[in-house]
Amino acid sequence: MEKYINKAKVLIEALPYIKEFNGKKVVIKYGGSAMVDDAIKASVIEDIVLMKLVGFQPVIVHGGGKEISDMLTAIGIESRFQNGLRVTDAATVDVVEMVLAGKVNKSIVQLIQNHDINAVGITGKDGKTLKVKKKLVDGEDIGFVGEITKVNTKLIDSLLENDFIPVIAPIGTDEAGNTYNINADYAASAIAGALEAEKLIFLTDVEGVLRDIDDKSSLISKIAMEEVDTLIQEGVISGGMIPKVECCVEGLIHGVRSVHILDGRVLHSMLLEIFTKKGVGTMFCKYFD
Ligand SMILES: Nc1ncnc2c1ncn2[C@@H]1O[C@H](COP(=O)(O)OP(=O)(O)O)[C@@H](O)[C@H]1O
Ligand SMILES: CC(=O)N[C@@H](CCC(=O)OP(=O)(O)O)C(=O)O
Repeated sequence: MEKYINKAKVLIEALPYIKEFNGKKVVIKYGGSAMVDDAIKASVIEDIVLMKLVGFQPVIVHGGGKEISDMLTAIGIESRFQNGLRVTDAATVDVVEMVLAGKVNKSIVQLIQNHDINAVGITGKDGKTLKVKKKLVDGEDIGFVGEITKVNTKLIDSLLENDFIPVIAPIGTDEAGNTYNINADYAASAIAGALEAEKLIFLTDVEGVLRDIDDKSSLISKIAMEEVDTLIQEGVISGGMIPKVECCVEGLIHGVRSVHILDGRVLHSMLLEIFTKKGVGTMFCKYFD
């Protein structure tokens, strides 16, 4: 009997959060390791399906950097990165579009639809959703890498109104119609800002932001925007975590209510974050409490 009562308690603990988020938009950046392991993939999709069924409006923005690199290797093109961004020449951008818009996007759509929930996969090209200009890295041209100049939410809004889960690949176009590769973290924060999302969640391959990268117990559970520069200058936040944290700040500046970095390797980490008092990972807030 006790077992059942405990189960009921878990459901009741979720009730205030279900009420709070009813009808609200939650943008999930899905990428990195959380996309590689099949069991984790299944758990991420279950979390998103559950969110949808209890009345949230989830929007997925996905990456697929590893899949792109694997395909490039298979056809004999070497991957090169500058400041964490892929150097993207004309041949590479074709592969990026094929892998992201084709294989990765459609596989996520199908995994959702296996739960009898409808999803639609788009790229930033569709409905002119993501407009970009060439992004320069330290003043240098690294090819068809896009910096988002405008998010047009019309297509995403109409998918949400019609009860579809939008699944968005980070590809955009410039004024001349050229195709650009966009880092998925930047795409997620720009989309969340434009949608005025309630929550923006980055799933990654660490527990959250750690004070000491070799010590899991040094997780920083809450970071105020104003602390970020110091944490970067002190070298606490480095490498791939820098753009991610910058995207968290961008999201808050553009009106997203709460932004989180979660461990995508932990089964059901999103549910734990959203539906329990304690939360997991690192939460970003505008000001110190
Ligand atoms: N303070 C920090 N806390 C956690 N991770 C950090 C920190 N500083 C640097 N990192 C690195 O950032 C990585 C996450 O960024 P990245 O690999 O770009 O993620 P993703 O592939 O999910 O987009 C971690 O695996 C870790 O190596
Ligand atoms: C410009 C740039 O670097 N684009 C990324 C797009 C995919 C991505 O961001 O994937 P993850 O989120 O899985 O890393 C790339 O080509 O790898």
